[in-house]
Amino acid sequence: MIRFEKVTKEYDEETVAVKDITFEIPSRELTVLIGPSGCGKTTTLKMINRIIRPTAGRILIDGSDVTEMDIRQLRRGIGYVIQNVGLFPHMTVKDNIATVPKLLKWERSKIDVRVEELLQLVGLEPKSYANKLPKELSGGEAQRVGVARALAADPPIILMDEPFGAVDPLTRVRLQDEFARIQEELHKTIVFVTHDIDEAIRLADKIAVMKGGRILQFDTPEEILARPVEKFVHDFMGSDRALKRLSRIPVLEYIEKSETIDINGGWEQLGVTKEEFVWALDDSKKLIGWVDVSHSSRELPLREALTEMLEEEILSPDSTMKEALSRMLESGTMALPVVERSGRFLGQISLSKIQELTKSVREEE
Ligand SMILES: Nc1ncnc2c1ncn2[C@@H]1O[C@H](COP(=O)(O)OP(=O)(O)OP(=O)(O)O)[C@@H](O)[C@H]1O
Repeated sequence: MIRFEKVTKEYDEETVAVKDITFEIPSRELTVLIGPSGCGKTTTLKMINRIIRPTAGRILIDGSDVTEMDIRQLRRGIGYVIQNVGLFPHMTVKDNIATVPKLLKWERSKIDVRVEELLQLVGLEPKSYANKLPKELSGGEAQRVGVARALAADPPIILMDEPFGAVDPLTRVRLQDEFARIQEELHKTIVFVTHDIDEAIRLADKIAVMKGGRILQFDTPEEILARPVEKFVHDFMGSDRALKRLSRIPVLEYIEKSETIDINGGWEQLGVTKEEFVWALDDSKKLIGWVDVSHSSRELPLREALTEMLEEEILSPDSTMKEALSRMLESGTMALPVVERSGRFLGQISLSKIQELTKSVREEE
C-alpha cells in the first residue's frame, strides 16, 4: 500500500502543485490519477519514486517513509513508464529491457530468459524484435517495450505517466486491452496518470479525480460514475455517464432466464406462450438460433422457422452491458443471447434490463 499523509508540494509561493492530500493507494490494484492539465497528477506520481520531494507530509510504502529509504533500493522496487517511452536510442530492444537486470548483475542466461518472456508478455515476437533499435519500432511497439522494461526486474509497484498518450486512438485501445490482460495476470500495484476518462474507466480499480492540487473524489469507477460528489466531477465524467457506467458492468450479473426450444423436437414443446420468439438449442444445449413464434405457422416444421444467429449478435459472459446495448442497436433486436465459449447457452440480456440500469443512474442524480 502507498499512503499519502498530508502531502503538499510547493514549487514556489505561487505554484502549490499538490495541496495537503491524504489517501491510500491499495496494493495489487490499478489506481488512476485523473484531472485537467496542471492539477498535480504528475507531481503526485513523481513524489512516489522521489523524482520530486514533497514540501510537507509523508509518503509511506508498506509503512516505510520514501524519503528515508535508500534511493536505489526504492527505485528498484518501482517500474516507471512515461509517454514517448524514453527508450535508449542506441540500444537494442533486448538491451533496453535488460537495463535494470544488468544493473542488478543478473546472470546473462537469466536475463535472456527474462527478456524473451517479457517480449512474449507484451505481444512482441522475441525473434523479430529483440535486436531491433527503437527507431525501427512503431509508436505502439515502442510503448510495449517501455512496459516490458518497467516490468523487467519484477518490481511490485509500477508508475505510469500517460503511457499510451502518444499513440493513435486505435492502437491506444489495443494497448489498453493488452495491458489490462497483463495486469490481470501480474496484479502489480500500479499508479497510472491520464487525462483520458475512457482510459481511466477501462483500466482503473480506483480513480482519484484531482483538481487544483487536491483530490476531489477517490473511489471505484462505478461509484464515481453513479455518485459524483460535486459538479466538477459530474461534468468531468461527461454527459454520457450512464453509458460509461454500462461499460463497467459485465453481462454475467444480469443474465435473464428465457424460453428455449429444442430444434430437433416439434412445436408441441412450446404450448401456450406469451413470447414472440424463443431461442433454439440443439441436443447439447448449444445455441443454434431463434424461432419467431408469433409470425410462424405451426403447421410447418420447426426448423423452417429458425433464424441462425450472426456471430456479432452473440454475447459472451465477459461482454459488458455497453457492448450488449451497442449490438442491440446495430442488430435492431430487443434481446441478445449469452453463450459460453463452449457454445452452451446461458440466457439472455434484454433491452429493458439495460433501461432499468440507466434509469437507476438518472434517479440517483
Ligand atoms: N518543476 C516545476 N517548477 C515549477 N512549477 C511546476 C514544475 N512542475 C510542475 N509545475 C506546476 O505545478 C502544477 C502541477 O503540475 P503537474 O505536472 O503535476 O500537473 P499535471 O496534472 O500532471 O498536468 P498535465 O496533465 O498537463 O501533465 C502546474 O501548475 C505546473 O505548472
